[in-house]
Amino acid sequence: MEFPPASSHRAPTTVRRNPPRRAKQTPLAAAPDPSSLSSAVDGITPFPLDEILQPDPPQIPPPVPKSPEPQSADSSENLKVFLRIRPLEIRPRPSRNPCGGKAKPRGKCASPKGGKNKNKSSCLAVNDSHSVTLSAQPSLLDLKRTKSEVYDGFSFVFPQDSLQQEVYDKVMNPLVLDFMGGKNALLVAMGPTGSGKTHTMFGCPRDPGMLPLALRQIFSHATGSGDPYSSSSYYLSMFEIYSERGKGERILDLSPNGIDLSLQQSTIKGLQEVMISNLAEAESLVTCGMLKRATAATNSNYQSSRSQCIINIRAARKSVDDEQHFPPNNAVLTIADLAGAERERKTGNQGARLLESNFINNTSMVFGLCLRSLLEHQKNPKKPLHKHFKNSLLTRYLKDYLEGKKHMTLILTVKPGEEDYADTSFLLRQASPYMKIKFNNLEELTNLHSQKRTTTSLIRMDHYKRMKFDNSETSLVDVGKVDTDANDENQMSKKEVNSQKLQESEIPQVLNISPKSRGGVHVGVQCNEEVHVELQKIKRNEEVMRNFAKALWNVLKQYKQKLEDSEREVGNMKEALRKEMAKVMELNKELKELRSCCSFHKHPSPEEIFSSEVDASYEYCAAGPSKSLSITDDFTNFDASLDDDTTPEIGDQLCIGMPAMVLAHEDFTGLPDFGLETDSSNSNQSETAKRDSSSPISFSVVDDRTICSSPKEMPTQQQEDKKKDKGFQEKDYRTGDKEQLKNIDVKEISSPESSADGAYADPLVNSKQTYLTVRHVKITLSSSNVQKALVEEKNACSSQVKYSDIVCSSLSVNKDAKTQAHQLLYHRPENFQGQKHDHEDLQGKEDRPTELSCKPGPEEMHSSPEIPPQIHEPIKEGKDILPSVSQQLQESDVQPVIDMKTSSKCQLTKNPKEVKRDSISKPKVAEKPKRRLMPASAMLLREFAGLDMEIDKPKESRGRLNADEKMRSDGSISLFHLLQSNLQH
Ligand SMILES: Nc1ncnc2c1ncn2[C@@H]1O[C@H](COP(=O)(O)OP(=O)(O)OP(=O)(O)O)[C@@H](O)[C@H]1O
Repeated sequence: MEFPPASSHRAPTTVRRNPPRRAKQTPLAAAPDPSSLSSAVDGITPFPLDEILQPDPPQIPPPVPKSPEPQSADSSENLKVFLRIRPLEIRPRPSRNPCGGKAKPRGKCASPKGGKNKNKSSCLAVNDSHSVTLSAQPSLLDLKRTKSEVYDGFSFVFPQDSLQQEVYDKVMNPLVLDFMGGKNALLVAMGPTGSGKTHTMFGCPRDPGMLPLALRQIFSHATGSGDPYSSSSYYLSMFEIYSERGKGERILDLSPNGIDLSLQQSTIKGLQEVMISNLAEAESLVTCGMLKRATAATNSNYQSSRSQCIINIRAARKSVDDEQHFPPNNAVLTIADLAGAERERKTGNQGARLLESNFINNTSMVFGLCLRSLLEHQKNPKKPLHKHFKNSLLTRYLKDYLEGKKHMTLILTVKPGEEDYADTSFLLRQASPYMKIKFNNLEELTNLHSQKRTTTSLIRMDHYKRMKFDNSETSLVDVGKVDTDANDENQMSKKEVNSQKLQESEIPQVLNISPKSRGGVHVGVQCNEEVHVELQKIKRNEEVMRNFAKALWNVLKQYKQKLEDSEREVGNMKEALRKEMAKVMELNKELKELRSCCSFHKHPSPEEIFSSEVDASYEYCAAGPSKSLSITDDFTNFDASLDDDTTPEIGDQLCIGMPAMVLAHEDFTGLPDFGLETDSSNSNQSETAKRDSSSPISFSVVDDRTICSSPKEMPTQQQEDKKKDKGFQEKDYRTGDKEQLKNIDVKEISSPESSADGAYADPLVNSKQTYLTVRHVKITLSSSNVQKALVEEKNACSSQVKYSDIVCSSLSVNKDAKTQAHQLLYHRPENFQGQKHDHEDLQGKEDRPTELSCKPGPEEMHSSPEIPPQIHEPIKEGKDILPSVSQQLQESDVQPVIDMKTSSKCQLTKNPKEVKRDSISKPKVAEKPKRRLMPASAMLLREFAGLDMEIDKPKESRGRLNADEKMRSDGSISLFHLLQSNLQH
């Protein structure tokens, strides 16, 4: 049977399963028409009953249209799958023992059943050289449908009468040529038991198979001389993988004196390689190996192989000269004769045979799974390439082939008998998709790359040697050339020389040659252009990856450095934080102590007041009918101020509530002279108001919130130094009237930290000095002229003294504003006496003992419709507000209460422009004054001087002292004097 030459195979076609049956032939139709067949395929025709009842003999389906010739260019990339159909009838022929033993029948040809195959029909028809049609026996079907399967795309289909040589030419010859050209090759025979795998691979002496024919080809080339083939030696190794009674897989070396072996990775340790120098040696070796192979008789095969047999032929250069003259050839040609899958029902295996069948079928299944996984992985790279090869020794050994790294060729052997339909169908269904498997050219590239690298190394070594030789030679001959060569040599970096030396040392290992034979190496290998391009690409990619790795490494190093720096910073910050926390703890502790100290000053006992030389609460009660002047501290809640109910009025007693840290001192008796003026007409208060006017009042404003009061004399130099050590920065300001203020010494501590430094809180600095913290000052005045005077005086002193807050609670108009202001601000208590206040007419309250008036109160003022709106309007400058307000008041002849609560630096600062407009322009009259606690100092003074708080008294009786109170007050004052004298001493 002639087939067109299989120069290439066609693409695999879809296998159609259960195609519709053919239409009933018309009587006129002599032969089936393919077109009618196709139409029948597409149509649905009822199956004729008479045809079933009288079935025609099974007919081979008409040949399908020839598929286009397979591509020749890409065929090398695909897995080649050949199909060989065993003859349906095998004539019994004796098989001689290759080793010279007694002839032994082989296979079914020797079976007694062989004669029964005469009238058997085939289930497999060859359509063409690349496709077959498999048809089932109608009797085996369900009597309704004819089943035929077309398998297409084989590299070649060998019909039943194909000869071994034909098979060899198509299948094995290309592999042998590749092998002798330096490529690895693998031919695997697959098929059911008795299908002719062993016959195809090994054959018999009269009809040799692929291996003997390959050996013949190899050694036919090797007989020549001067060609690459004759310069190679070949080594043959055989082993089988078998399972003894199901106790796992074992490897047996089939070479003479072969033993059991083991598989490590993909290498069989201890496998003997027998060098074959001629064909006879090789055939003899193969025959002896075949005799050692495990075989057994089954119902399917008289001599069925019970193991997977693998034969390796490895090539190697005969000598070093051959290695130098020809490219290295370490290729291996592998032939694998797998044991055929068996069906228990057909083989009738039992016991050990059955266990062998399980092993054989399992190996076949694993082998198929590996190829299936490879195919699906190539179809969809997202699908992983399963490691099925691990499940058997055979697939582990053939791992590289089963992962597509090396080329492999399959030859399927089938039996065409009707009874073999199931086995054949199973095999074709399983193996036909393998035709789509593609092999990459990694193996070739790797081999060529290694060759190229070796060649490059040799070239470099040769170049280096030549340079050395040239240098030595020229050193003797031509001095000028020596310089040139020396320069050339110098141009070679030391590194390059070292690398060349290293390569030189590696060369013997790579080429397996002795160092002595390295001289005069000349390599004349011409690489394929495409391979060269591929190598360049790989080289470039390597370079890119190397640079990327270097850059990444540098970045990582930088990040590591930054991380270390950050960790160090974090450590430093933690240390600083610990220190700060310790400081905060100390400060908190100090604050706690200070608070406790303050609380001590809030509620001192009488003994503490008079026994302590540095600390006492101070309260000045202006003698005579006057309003209260309170200096309060916002952070002390004991300091009292006047609320709405106790809005000072004329005749009320002005009190200065000193918060904590006020040293009781006699000199503070003059402190109310800030803005107090008593009604001299009030004879009841004359005595109380009689204070020591000659006693100079000296006080210091430690900062804008602190007033420092000192006795007459200024601090000593030692005290000054001590204060400076404490952080004081004092500025002296002389404030006051020419006459009245000459004795007033105001000092300001410009540094706000001074107060935080405990300046005012440390009375031990100077026992004669008192530090007063002022947060809130309320000045209650009774006439607008006083207010005016206040403004004038404050403006005059604004560049010198800082006050925190000044609240003018009440104003009344006075004609002699300046005088009144001076008196109110700076007059001594005795000035209160006997002064006639002529604003009573304006007030219309003759019963008021003092001309200071605080009527109406803040709420009244706020709600009074008589208040000119200008009062509530914003005022640009603080120094303008009060005179204007005063003027307004004078014009409107009302007595407003202006509550000017400003921030510390808004009023009376060095620069009047700093006065904030809104702080003054928004009178606090809208705010309801809060009732505050009576100052502790007032309580104390009341306790010892018998002075009741004015706020607790009716307005009419305020400022008037009864005899007991006056006595107690005088007594307490004398006690203060006594204390002061003690302190001074
Ligand atoms: N193409 C063929 N031409 C002539 N005889 C053949 C052919 N193929 C197989 N035979 C014969 O068929 C018998 C069985 O063949 P073989 O032993 O090679 O089958 P097998 O596939 O190796 O079976 P197993 O897997 O059981 O080893 C042998 O006697 C062999 O001579």
